[in-house]
Amino acid sequence: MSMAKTEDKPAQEAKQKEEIKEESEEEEEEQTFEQLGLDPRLIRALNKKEISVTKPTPIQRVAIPLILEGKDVVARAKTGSGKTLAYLLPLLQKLFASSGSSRKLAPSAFILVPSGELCQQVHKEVSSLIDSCKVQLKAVQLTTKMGVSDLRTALAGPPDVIVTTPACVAKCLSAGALQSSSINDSLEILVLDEADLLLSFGYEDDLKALTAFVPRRCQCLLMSATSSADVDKLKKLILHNPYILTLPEVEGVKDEAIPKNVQQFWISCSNQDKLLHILALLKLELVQKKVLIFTNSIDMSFRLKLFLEKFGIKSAVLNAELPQNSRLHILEGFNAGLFDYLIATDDNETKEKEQAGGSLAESRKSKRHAKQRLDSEFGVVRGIDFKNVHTVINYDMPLSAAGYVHRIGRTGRGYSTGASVSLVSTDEMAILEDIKSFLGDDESKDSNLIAPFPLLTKNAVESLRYRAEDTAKSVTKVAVREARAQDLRNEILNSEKLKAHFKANPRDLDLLKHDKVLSKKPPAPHLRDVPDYLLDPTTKEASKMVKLARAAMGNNNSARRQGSRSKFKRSRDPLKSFSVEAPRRALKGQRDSDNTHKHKRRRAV
Ligand SMILES: Nc1ncnc2c1ncn2[C@@H]1O[C@H](COP(=O)(O)OP(=O)(O)OP(=O)(O)O)[C@@H](O)[C@H]1O
Repeated sequence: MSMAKTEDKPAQEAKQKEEIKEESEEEEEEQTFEQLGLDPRLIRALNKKEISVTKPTPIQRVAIPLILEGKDVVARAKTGSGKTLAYLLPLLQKLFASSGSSRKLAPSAFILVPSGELCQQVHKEVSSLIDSCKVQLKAVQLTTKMGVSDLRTALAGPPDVIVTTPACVAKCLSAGALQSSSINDSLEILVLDEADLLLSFGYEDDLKALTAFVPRRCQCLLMSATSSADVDKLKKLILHNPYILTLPEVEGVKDEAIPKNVQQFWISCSNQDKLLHILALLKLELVQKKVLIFTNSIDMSFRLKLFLEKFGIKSAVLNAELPQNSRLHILEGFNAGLFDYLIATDDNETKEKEQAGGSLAESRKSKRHAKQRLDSEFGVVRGIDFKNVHTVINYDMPLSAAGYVHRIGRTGRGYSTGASVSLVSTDEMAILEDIKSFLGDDESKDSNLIAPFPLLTKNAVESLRYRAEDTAKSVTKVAVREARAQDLRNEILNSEKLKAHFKANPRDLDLLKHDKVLSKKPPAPHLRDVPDYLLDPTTKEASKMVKLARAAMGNNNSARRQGSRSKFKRSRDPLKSFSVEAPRRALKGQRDSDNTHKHKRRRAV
């Protein structure tokens, strides 16, 4: 008995420690925005958001007070953890205090992001906070696509905040739209968002040109999802205030690269069998919608789109080749729930492949083909706040662990849940191992972070093999090339019309479908509907489970989609009519369903 007691003592102490830790974690979790010292106007604005924000995330709990105190901050926190509000809220609060104090010749705050998409996303967020707070502040977004006279007009005043890319600041400086001396006099806060990408997107020279004019008193904030040599380089380049804090290392804040609310799976299959496996996942409904699928080449994305179409599965593609208006519009349509499957080609992955002397002839060819057209400021994945993506599928594995983290981070955003499924061929096993060790996955210690996908049986795969292989043969290289050219032509035409439309109706959120069928023939009925006799009982059960989980989450996309579509039908197509519709209506369906996503429960898949 006493033996047992002595043996129990360390265990009891450990338990007590664990309880104390849990209590203090709970207390931290209970912390409110008021306790962080946030202005009541901002708190009210957060409550009024489409998805009301009531409780700070861990990164916000630590970053907001530090930024309010005027410290330089380097914040590294996982994707989807709320880094944008972590810097925007205190930044605005500081501008509330200083606005109107003296006549400025340049903006007080610069927010630098790596891509046009992010520029729009952050600008939307900051403008909506300013509107809700009813304060006399102005934020503008500047992109390199704007002409010099438009840049001058946007900078007249000057606005209090600019959201832009480093290349655009350089353009403004060289065109005289911004004066270096004015920046030196006026700049109070400089934010480098997605700092880990700014250098890899080739902005080093532009940043160096700007840093020469950043005054020493300026508060600098670096936000990033992954740590890298580039972030260290930027730290040295920009931060001059000695208070530099890397948040995960202070106050015991735990941080993993991938949020806990995302379940990660993988499936081993040969390259030839990837089409078959993705068909099984989608057609047998073994993953929850909405689904974001990643490929490493644009040709592959079209091959996949055409292949899925033959089975009656419609999807949209998103890549750097498309005009910016179309890309923004595709993102809006997907976020609003107008289609369930988006196939994205992450340009950074193809860039990395090229640098690494990638062996795939296909990639080299498509790269040569697209070289002049790819938009250098495009970031399809990194930092973009995709809404309600429940599943991310890596059709092709990313080429680096950081790429994996950014891709998977498009699901499980904020407090919502998500899952990822990676299709891994033998050639890609090494990268899977790299990713696992980067994430600290250790099967021997039972920390199986990326687990084998449990719901897809061999029988289910084999039942579709004949159809899939036969259909895959019909998606020829010529068909892929034609579909890609046709899509690009359509989108260029759309883009011009959309540009005119949105210029006339900047708040009009009327949406288009981007999941148009590209193949000329409709899907054959025997491919569109999976006959019941092909399905084994395990697969039927799995599919039922996924549907139940979706229903429990209130994520009934078809209902939501129908809502959006019927509204869409009623409102006129901006490509045809350019009418102004009530701006918020199209998004109501999404808002309702977004509200159902604010729970933390983990799901089966
Ligand atoms: N305190 C909060 N409570 C609930 N949702 C939040 C909160 N803060 C932010 N969000 C939501 O979480 C989502 C992700 O936030 P955000 O885009 O800032 O993530 P991030 O950390 O910048 O991710 P990434 O590194 O991928 O860019 C957004 O939709 C945002 O509105």
